[in-house]
Amino acid sequence: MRLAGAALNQTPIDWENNLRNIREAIEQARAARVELLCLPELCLTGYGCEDLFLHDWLSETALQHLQTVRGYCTDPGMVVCVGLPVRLDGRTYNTACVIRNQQILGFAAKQWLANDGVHYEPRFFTSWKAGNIQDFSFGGEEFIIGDLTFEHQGITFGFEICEDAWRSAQDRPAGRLKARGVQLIVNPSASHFAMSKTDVRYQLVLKASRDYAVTYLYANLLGNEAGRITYDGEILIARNGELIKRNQLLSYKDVDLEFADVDFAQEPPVTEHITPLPTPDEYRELNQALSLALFDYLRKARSKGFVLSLSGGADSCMCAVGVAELVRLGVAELGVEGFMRKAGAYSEDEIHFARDYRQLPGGPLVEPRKETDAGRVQGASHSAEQTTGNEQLSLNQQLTRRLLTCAYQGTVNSSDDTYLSAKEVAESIGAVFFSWDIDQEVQGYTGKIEHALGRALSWQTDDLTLQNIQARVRAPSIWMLANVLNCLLITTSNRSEAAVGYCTMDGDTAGSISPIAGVDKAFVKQWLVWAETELSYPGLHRVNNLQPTAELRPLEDMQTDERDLMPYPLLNRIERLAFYERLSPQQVLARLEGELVDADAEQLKVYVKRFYSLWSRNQWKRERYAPSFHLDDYNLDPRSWLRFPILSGGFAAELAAL
Ligand SMILES: Nc1ncnc2c1ncn2[C@@H]1O[C@H](COP(=O)(O)OP(=O)(O)OC[C@H]2O[C@@H]([n+]3cccc(C(=O)O)c3)[C@H](O)[C@@H]2O)[C@@H](O)[C@H]1O
Ligand SMILES: Nc1ncnc2c1ncn2[C@@H]1O[C@H](COP(=O)(O)OP(=O)(O)OP(=O)(O)O)[C@@H](O)[C@H]1O
Ligand SMILES: NC(=O)CC[C@H](N)C(=O)O
Repeated sequence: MRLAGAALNQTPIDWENNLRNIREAIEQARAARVELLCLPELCLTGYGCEDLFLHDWLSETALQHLQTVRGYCTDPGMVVCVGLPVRLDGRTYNTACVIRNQQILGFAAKQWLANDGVHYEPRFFTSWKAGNIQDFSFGGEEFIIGDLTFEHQGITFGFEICEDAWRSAQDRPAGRLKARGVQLIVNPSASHFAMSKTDVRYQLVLKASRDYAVTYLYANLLGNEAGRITYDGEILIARNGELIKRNQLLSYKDVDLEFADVDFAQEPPVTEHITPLPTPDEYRELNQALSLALFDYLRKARSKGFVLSLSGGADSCMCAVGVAELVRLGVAELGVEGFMRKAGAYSEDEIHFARDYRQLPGGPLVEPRKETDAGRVQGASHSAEQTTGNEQLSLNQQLTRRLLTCAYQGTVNSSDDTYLSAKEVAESIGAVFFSWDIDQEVQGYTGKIEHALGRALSWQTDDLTLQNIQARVRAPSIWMLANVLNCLLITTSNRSEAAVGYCTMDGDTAGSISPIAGVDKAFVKQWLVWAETELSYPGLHRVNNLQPTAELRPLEDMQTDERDLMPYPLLNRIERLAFYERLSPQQVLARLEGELVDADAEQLKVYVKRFYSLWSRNQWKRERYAPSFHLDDYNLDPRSWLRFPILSGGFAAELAAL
């Protein structure tokens, strides 16, 4: 039997898009003579409809659209499994509908709901009780829903819907399905991307196929579906412990269909040893997920591009490279025209220029503006503009130039190093680069407050105030640029900063999308070193030799993040122990003492106390970050992975006891 899975890039309640992708997958499957096609979990509505799943009209509309999908399934030789919610008696069930030759054979319902990390399914859905089957009617027809098995061309199959497969052997449906004679388990999934997670999923599918001696067909959603979570579009087909098919992850396509043949007449031996996947390359995985997430966000928000306050430091440079990679990977997979059309951010004229460019290599897509200033003007009251001025921009650089506008916003505390780093990164990727200074605005606000208070502000008495005003003064102009260009403003916070609130609210946190807020600072720095050589961005050379610094205090103060806080690897370790492993402050300290035998015990205690008090004090800031992407196996976003009280005792007793 020819089995296929299709990863689909869906959007909540975008019926037109979702139906188009479902139809495309079915047509591709038909053309490939597929006999059983698995589409991802809840692909008809989108997985991320949130509380809409509690609305009667949503599942009614989904059932109406299912009639359209039924119309696509005209082939008696092909079964199609499509995911949608079904609401009965005020309860919503997460189902996979099985269709053959326009006939609905039944709705298999999910038995175990995902309720960890980024998943909150029990809020929306009711789990289906194993063994139960029920009738229901819709549109004058009778259907069956529940713990069903199906038969196609003599092969019996049943379902595990995503989380069903992540439960223990006693709980998950697989064992009961096997006892009912099932030869094939189909798993439609909405399994969020996290670095290295493919390995976990691979093991899960391969082991299930071995332990239950079945064929296992798995299909995941694809892309940044609803803003925060990205799906990698993984398709896996395995039999008796052997992998038959695995696809390239994180495609830019709307539909990624993979198929393979399984001869059910033969019964190959069950393989005890599961061949491991090569260790996933997390730098590359992150690159693909970040850039696809940005691409989908851009087009689904119907925006024209991104604006970025580019400091030349690690975080903002990583965000800039993320946009350049969005172009590089998108063009590589979709072709120039396909990429430009799908992005939705380019005009017809630009698409025409791009076509000509391919015939006339070296011709500029966008007329480069003249360079107006040879360098940054320290302390100058006027704004100075820098552009690349390079007429030999590659096509990808020119496409990036249309999507990304950056500005360096210097003060007297900024260094030439960061200015040059920002300029070199922007130029190397082709982004538009402006530079102006903000001292006048800083002085304007400071003067007003000094006048109102009747005293001068000084670094001795007003350190944080004088730091924060600089970060805040950068916000209005960069927002203005985002407004005028109809672009999304990227804010560059990383997870380590978010843990301790090392950011100025309404200053460097200003923005509408926060792509790297789920990634820790140590990883950001390592990733940039990798990207300089592996992705060939020589423009990153300077930033890779800089110490992370906010540059908010006078230069002679030699401010660095790690002097203000603590070494980043230690900060990340404390954060992970405290909020991933969920240890108490006492346990965290004990673990650190065990791991870092040469460290000064008193200093470790100071760092642990600092971490917890900054953590507690700054929950309100984490509540206010712009929407961020989930990329690592956990994040600190209170709207996705981690909830914590805004006001709390701040671990006072626990820290005092250390
Ligand atoms: N529980 C609570 N709920 C609501 N609001 C609360 C609050 N606790 C304090 N606040 C408010 O928070 C205000 C303080 O917050 P905020 O003004 O943001 O600033 P704050 O946290 O005092 O200081 C910002 C820190 O971030 C660092 N920083 C800033 C900018 C960039 C970078 C960089 O790495 O580039 C680093 C800077 O060095 C400093 O250590 C207080 O004035 C108070 O109004
Ligand atoms: N001189 C500057 N010009 C433009 N934007 C700036 C400047 N200084 C800070 N910013 C903005 O504030 C953000 C926060 O600064 P932060 O120091 O945390 O990050 P970074 O400078 O990118 O990296 P690093 O911490 O490694 O120096 C920057 O990413 C940038 O968006
Ligand atoms: N949609 C789901 O049921 C997802 C749950 C599963 N634990 C995963 O992360 O892949």
